[in-house]
Amino acid sequence: MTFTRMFVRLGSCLHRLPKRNAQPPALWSPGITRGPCAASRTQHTASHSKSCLWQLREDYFELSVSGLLMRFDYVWLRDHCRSASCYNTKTNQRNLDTATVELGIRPSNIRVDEETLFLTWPDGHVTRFNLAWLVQNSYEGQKQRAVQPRILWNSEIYNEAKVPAISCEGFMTSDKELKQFLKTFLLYGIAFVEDVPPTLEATETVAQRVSLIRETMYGRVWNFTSDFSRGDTAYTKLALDRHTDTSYFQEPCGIQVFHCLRHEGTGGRTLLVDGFHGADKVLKEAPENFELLSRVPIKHEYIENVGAHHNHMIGVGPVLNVYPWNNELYMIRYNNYDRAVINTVPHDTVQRWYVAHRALTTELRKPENELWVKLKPGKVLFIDNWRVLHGRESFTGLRQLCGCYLTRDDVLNTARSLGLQA
Ligand SMILES: C[N+](C)(C)CCCC[C@H](N)C(=O)O
Ligand SMILES: O=C(O)CCC(=O)C(=O)O
Ligand SMILES: [Fe+2]
Repeated sequence: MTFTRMFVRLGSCLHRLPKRNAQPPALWSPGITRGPCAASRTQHTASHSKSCLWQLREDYFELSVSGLLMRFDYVWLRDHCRSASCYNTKTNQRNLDTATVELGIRPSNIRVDEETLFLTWPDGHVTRFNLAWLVQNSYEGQKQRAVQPRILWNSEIYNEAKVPAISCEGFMTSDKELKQFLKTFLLYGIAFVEDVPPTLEATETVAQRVSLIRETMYGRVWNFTSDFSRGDTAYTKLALDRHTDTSYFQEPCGIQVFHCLRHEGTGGRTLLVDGFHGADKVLKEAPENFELLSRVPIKHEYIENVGAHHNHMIGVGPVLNVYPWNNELYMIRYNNYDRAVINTVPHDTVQRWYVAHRALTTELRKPENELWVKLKPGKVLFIDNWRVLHGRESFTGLRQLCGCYLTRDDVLNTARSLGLQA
């Protein structure tokens, strides 16, 4: 059995390690059980019933815990040392100057006991890793889990979920209620707070319970009506098809808050569509369409010259934004009104992009995916603008909508500080 194929049975044995290219058999100190791999694989630790196996490869350390096979580069292991001199546990910051680590570094000794991996480096420095920490922080571990657990919905799924209503009083005073609200928001990408006083000030207070407000060229907390005061169709009585806002920002606004303070007239219902549900259907039906939408950069643009307002915003990015390590969708940028000239891709890709975009649009327009709500004074709606599309029905009469955008980082920050995964 050669060194590189051999799994070492978990134990508190100390091994002397070779220099790069050294002869493998000399590695093993006497007394190590070198049974067949199959036998080693069934080894269980005493403290948790996990089986743990490891071996030193030429360029990386291989560790298998409870069936998860992980690979750690030696320079990574040195760089992530959590000893007092390498890492400040008070501030959670790295002390170690990574530039001083030799890129071809290898440990001179390795030992694994039931819970810990011990590495001794050539200069004598000792690094300890808790095995559970390695599982949690390995690439392979990350690849397997979603950054953000979600429930993808169509109108039936959402309505049947019977999401509990959160009242303003509880939301403002109890962290438990705020946590429940955020949990719902993270799962579905929309959440409501009820019984809010129908004022701009109360809306601002409710928004600030969750996050910092993201000021934009529309203002901090806005209150708009169909008065053509800005160069955008939002400021009319026209119907607006489903879209995400601020697609023309390099970082589109993370969350949108709406509170209808007044409507004396007809129509004006709000449309909500789970963009991730639609994208997931595209992925399942034609992965090449999903892939194209996640790869082709598309420009969105906002040009305004109305009264004193002069703005020119440009945002470039794919319609579907995915994490490269697990292909998880984290942002959809979908606004056909604000989509700019496509001049970032060659003509043969353009045709395929339109096909893919049509497939997504068809999915997003299916009536069963539409959730229609009539916003009333007192009911504040939070929308995850990176996931859920909104639109509106045309309307008559005076309609006043107030709200704001929130900084996404701060919403997630609040959620994490309450113990939620975000
Ligand atoms: C919400 N508020 C009325 C302030 C702005 C509306 C922005 C509308 C723009 N077409 C977009 O989709 O980004
Ligand atoms: O008027 C509405 O209900 C929403 C308009 C809109 O899309 C927006 O303000 O972003
Ligand atoms: Fe909008």
